Amino acid sequence: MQLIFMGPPGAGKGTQAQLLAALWKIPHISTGDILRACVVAKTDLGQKAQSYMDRGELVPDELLMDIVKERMNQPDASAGWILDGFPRTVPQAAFFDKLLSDVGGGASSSGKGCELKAVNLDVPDNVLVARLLSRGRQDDNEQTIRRRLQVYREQTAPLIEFYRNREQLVAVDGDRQMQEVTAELQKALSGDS
Ligand SMILES: Nc1ncnc2c1ncn2[C@@H]1O[C@H](COP(=O)(O)OP(=O)(O)OP(=O)(O)O)[C@@H](O)[C@H]1O
Ligand SMILES: Nc1ncnc2c1ncn2[C@@H]1O[C@H](COP(=O)(O)O)[C@@H](O)[C@H]1O
Repeated sequence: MQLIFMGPPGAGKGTQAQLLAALWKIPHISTGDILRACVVAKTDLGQKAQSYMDRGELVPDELLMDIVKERMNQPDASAGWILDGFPRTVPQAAFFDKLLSDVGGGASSSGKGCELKAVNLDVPDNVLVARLLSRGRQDDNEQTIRRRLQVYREQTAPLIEFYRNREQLVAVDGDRQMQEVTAELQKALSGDS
């Protein structure tokens, strides 16, 4: 199973990715979680990324490439993965394509019968804002949420067409009870493992 979780901030990507990854015994790889860990550890990358994250901007593409490559090449990613929050720009998607197709790019690129799917969770803006304000992460304040939604529309939403054109898009209504969304995802993705 090779899954990319897309959708705006607050759509439930992390919630659903974590549940399904546990169910399918594959890693849930969240670039947001990796970056937040780097910020806490005050690594070089964390220090460079923090101001972008605090403002609700995307961290520059070139800062994401190495961490994604390194994580995808870890042994636990050989049987599949759920990638949450990456790719988030067209250049990141192009980089990721190349990473998966590179000979010697690691077992995760072998695609042994597991075609890549990109899941989009669709949720209206007013619901997203309410969810994020009650989640209460450091970047879940009204001003940053508005900016993250705008950045999503400008830079990430174009990936929906990108994956639809390649017939890899799985679109799911995320504005339902969590269990209903999980059931719908399982149904939509069944036969894919
Ligand atoms: N179907 C749902 N119904 C109600 N609340 C939900 C649902 N799915 C997730 N939530 C809640 O909404 C908040 C955001 O969910 P989550 O962190 O999974 O979103 P996300 O898409 O990963 O967001 P981000 O991109 O900002 O990290 C969390 O508090 C979560 O518990
Ligand atoms: N793929 C990414 N490209 C650029 N910036 C990213 C990426 N993934 C995460 N970020 C930054 O981290 C925060 C939080 O991400 P979540 O996925 O919402 O946890 C995001 O606003 C970006 O600044």
